[in-house]
Amino acid sequence: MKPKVQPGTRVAVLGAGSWGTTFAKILTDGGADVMLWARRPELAKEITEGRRNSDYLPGINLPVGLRATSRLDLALHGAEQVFVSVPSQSLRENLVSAEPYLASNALIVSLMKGVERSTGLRMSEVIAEVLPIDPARIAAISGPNLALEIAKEQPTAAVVSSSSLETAQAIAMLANTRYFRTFVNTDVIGTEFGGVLKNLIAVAIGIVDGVGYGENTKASIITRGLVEMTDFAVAYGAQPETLAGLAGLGDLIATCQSPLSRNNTAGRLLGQGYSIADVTKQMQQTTEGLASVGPVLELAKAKGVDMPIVEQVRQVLAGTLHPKDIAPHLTTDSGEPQGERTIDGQAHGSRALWGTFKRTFDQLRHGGRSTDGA
Ligand SMILES: NC(=O)C1=CN([C@@H]2O[C@H](COP(=O)(O)OP(=O)(O)OC[C@H]3O[C@@H](n4cnc5c(N)ncnc54)[C@H](O)[C@@H]3O)[C@@H](O)[C@H]2O)C=CC1
Ligand SMILES: O=C(CO)COP(=O)(O)O
Repeated sequence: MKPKVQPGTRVAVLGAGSWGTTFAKILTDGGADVMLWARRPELAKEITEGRRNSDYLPGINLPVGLRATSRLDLALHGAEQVFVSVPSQSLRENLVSAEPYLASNALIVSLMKGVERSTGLRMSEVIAEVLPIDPARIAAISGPNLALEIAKEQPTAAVVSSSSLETAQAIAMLANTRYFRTFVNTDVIGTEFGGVLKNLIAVAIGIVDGVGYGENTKASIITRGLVEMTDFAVAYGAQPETLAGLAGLGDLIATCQSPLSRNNTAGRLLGQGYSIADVTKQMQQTTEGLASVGPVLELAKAKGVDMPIVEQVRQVLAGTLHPKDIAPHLTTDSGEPQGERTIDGQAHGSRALWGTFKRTFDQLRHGGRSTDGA
């Protein structure tokens, strides 16, 4: 049986950047009683009293009823669901600070799209490692969710993923409003890796955009990028369907197409010839892809997964590959043409992806639901 939404359910959102603030708006508009935690007291005051977050969401009026505080204890007091949206590299330290104030039965939801650089762990894995809680109470949300578009109430969708369907449904019921539709799945690995990996492909797209290459190059990278994403995620136990859904293909399209994407923007600056040091200085907001390249390539190596596009992004970041030389494929050592590992090719993930597409098309032909459907 599906859980009912309890109006006024107490929830907390940790992190008052662009996504945390937007997500707090979604939850408030959906009827929850939301307390947003901002590190800086002056930002908490601007949000509560001025109903603005001018640095991160310029021009957006925040809903009446959304309150913010710089005190973690107040933010977490009585919160039944806790949504976390801080930079991935700071998650562990923030969880340690939050732990004493967490309700014993709270659900913990990651809104983040990075991996921890020092361990290669996904965000839900870091949560499970730091907090003494049942993994069934941990969830992740991902999808084509550019914060500023959603803050303007432009409609979109996302996936709430938890090993417990009941947990995913309870969260999806609350994080659901006129302009934000949530689906559920139980593939946490695929959902989280979709968000991490599309960032890296978006950096590659930004690079070729910065160089001045056109749509053929970008379409090739997006297509080959999806194959890399799927191969990688499937090797780690993801369902290929997830990569063909909102948290994979959906987010890949949004992030690769939009100048709002920070990963895309960082790539564009690299393609225009700025060094990684300059780019890092210029980026005012969290750019998860830059920190994920190294750990993702190490994880890929451990499973023997080939990721030529991500490898080339690493080389551009390291200054060992000129941005204009980035290509949607690498030649073999012998220089001989390679067979295209595509939907009918040899790679495990790619074959699985084709199976997914075929099932989805068959379902659509017969009026079925999409792969993200509950
Ligand atoms: N902005 C977007 O469109 C979306 C972002 N995300 C993900 O959400 C996560 C957060 O990103 P954004 O809100 O976009 O970043 P942001 O750069 O807009 O905001 C980050 C917030 O975290 C705070 N912060 C920085 N260092 C911190 C630390 N050590 N401890 C606690 N807080 C710290 C900043 O002051 C800021 O309030 C990322 O993993 C990102 O990939 C996911 C979907 C959409
Ligand atoms: O995840 C996002 C959109 O779904 C936001 O992408 P960026 O972090 O590149 O801005």
